[in-house]
Amino acid sequence: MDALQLTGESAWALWQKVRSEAPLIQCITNFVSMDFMANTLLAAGASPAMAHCRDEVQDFQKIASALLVNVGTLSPEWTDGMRLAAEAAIALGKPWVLDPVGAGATPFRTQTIVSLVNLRPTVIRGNASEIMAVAGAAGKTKGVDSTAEPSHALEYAKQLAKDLGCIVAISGATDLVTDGERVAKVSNGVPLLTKITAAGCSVTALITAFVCCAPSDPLLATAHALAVFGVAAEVENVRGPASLRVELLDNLYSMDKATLTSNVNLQWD
Ligand SMILES: Nc1ncnc2c1ncn2[C@@H]1O[C@H](COP(=O)(O)OP(=O)(O)O)[C@@H](O)[C@H]1O
Ligand SMILES: Cc1ncsc1CCOP(=O)(O)O
Ligand SMILES: [Mg+2]
Repeated sequence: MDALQLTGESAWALWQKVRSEAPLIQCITNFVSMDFMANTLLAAGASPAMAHCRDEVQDFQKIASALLVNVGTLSPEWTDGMRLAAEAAIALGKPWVLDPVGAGATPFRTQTIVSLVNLRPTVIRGNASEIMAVAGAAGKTKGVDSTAEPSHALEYAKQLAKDLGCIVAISGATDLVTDGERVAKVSNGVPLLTKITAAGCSVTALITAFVCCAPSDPLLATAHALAVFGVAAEVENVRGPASLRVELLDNLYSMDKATLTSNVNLQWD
């Protein structure tokens, strides 16, 4: 595969690599998202396994290609597993991606997320409120939903990315992905995605699969995963969230190159 670029052609090439390699993604995720996340990864061509028990996370990471950590339904026992799994991924040189669900909602959640962030994920993807909370900004999150726009969180995301040497992605109407210097904009998707629970969780898992297949360019791999997920959600005349959920999975399974490349909306900021 050629070096990635911020184009639909490049997004397609990387997606084909995901489909042909079918990387095993170890997911430590919340109860709400498990089904939709696993189905998203399967439909897109990756191989999901939900494995969170602290007694097996390290061994599991040995056989996986990457790790996704999502803090949506936290408990103290799970936080041990998250930390051990992240440390194993780091020791094994595998990418790991953090979804800081509900950062800022409660002190327990925020503190747990900060301790995971300090382990330096390859990518952090959250909505605008979550990214601001992770960066220590005073702001409000409405549980797991955002009360801010990605543009409000951009400077915080850039600082976070610089401080940690990682990629930070802020999702919303236009997703912003930064390494602290460059900012890629992804203007795909539909507002109805905010009415499907675990849409954000699932796109973070897809990011993990894409980064796993392009470890030397996590910024572009993240933007490409967001674009693919967004285009798959651009369904006309959909009845509502339940139908969109089904159509999205079918599109991830069957989308062709022409559909992807003619619909992606990727730009440098
Ligand atoms: N207003 C919108 N228009 C188009 N796509 C959106 C919109 N809001 C969110 N999305 C998309 O929905 C997915 C989930 O993002 P978001 O709702 O921000 O995450 P979360 O569910 O974690 O809060 C992302 O792919 C994002 O691009
Ligand atoms: C509703 C809910 N509560 C705890 S985790 C979760 C799912 C959140 O999913 P997303 O962040 O993708 O909307
Ligand atoms: Mg979320």
